[in-house]
Order: sequence, then structure tokens, then C-alpha cells
Amino acid sequence: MADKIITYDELKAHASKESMYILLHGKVYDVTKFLDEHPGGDEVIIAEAGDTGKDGTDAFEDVGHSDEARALLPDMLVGEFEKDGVLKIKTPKSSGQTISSAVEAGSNMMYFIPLTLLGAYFAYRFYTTGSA
Ligand code: HEM
Repeated sequence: MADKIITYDELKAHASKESMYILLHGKVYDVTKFLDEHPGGDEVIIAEAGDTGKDGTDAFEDVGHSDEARALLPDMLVGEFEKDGVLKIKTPKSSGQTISSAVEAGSNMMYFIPLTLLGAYFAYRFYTTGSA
């Protein structure tokens, strides 16, 4: 079962409440029975599933799902998503990590530059007023 390859067309074909698939981390999950049980509501899953032709990985990861939530996934597994199809799959590693580290580096610079300028100003004041 887990070795089954699901194509983009198959993913998109399962888009109704009678049968709904979602693509997460390069794997396809059948969320049909889980829709009504999802603590975040069915709409958010429907928005990422089936005929939207989307990869739900980013939405799933952005919520910061718990280990308990992740532990529910194996039971819903249908198979692997085709690797060289229309849709480029996302892995947990590739999704968002470069962006978040860039933002982090950016925010460090945001503090670093003004503080350096402030320090330089006070150093200048210290030396010019001290020797006058
Ligand atoms: C099959 C895939 C999914 C499973 C098994 C799942 C499972 C869960 C579970 C167990 C929770 C409770 C909190 C936790 O334990 O983290 C939760 C919360 C939530 N989920 Fe999902 N989820 C799935 C997909 C998604 C997707 C695609 C979205 C889209 C944005 C989403 C959005 C949310 C939100 C917003 C909450 C927070 C609800 C709240 O605390 O009010 N989930 N999910």
C-alpha cells in the first residue's frame, strides 16, 4: 500500500467529501474520514486538498502540528506522490527553512546596524567633548 505511486491526476480526482486526498511531505493521505474529526475544522484541509492541486506541506507545517497530529498520518497513508510530475513536492526540510533563516539573519542585522551607529556616535562624542 505504502509503495503505491499516486499521480497528480489521481490526487486531483479525490476532491470530494466522499473521497479526499491531501499531499503532505511527498506522500498522499486519505483524509476523508478525518475531515469531521480535525480540530482545525474541515475547511482548512479542503483548502489544501484534492482538486486544488496544491501541496499542503507548508500549510500543515505553518500550524506547528504536534507529534500527536503527525502520529495520525501513517494510518491515512495511501502512497508516495509521483516524483517527476507537474507538481514539485515539498519536504519538511525544504519547506520554509531557508526563508525563516533569512528572516532571522535579517532581523539580527536590523539591530546590529543601528546599535553600531549609536556606539560610533557616543564614541565620537566621548572623544570630542573630553578633549575640548
Ligand atoms: C491529514 C492531515 C492533518 C492532520 C492529521 C491534522 C491534525 C491536527 C490535530 C491533531 C490538531 C490538534 C492540535 C495538534 O495536535 O497539533 C490540529 C489542529 C489544527 N490543524 Fe490540522 N491536521 C492536518 C492537516 C491540516 C491542514 C492541511 C491544515 C491547514 C492549514 C491544518 C490546520 C490546523 C489548524 C489551524 C489547527 C489548530 C486548531 C486550533 O487549535 O484551533 N491541519 N490538526
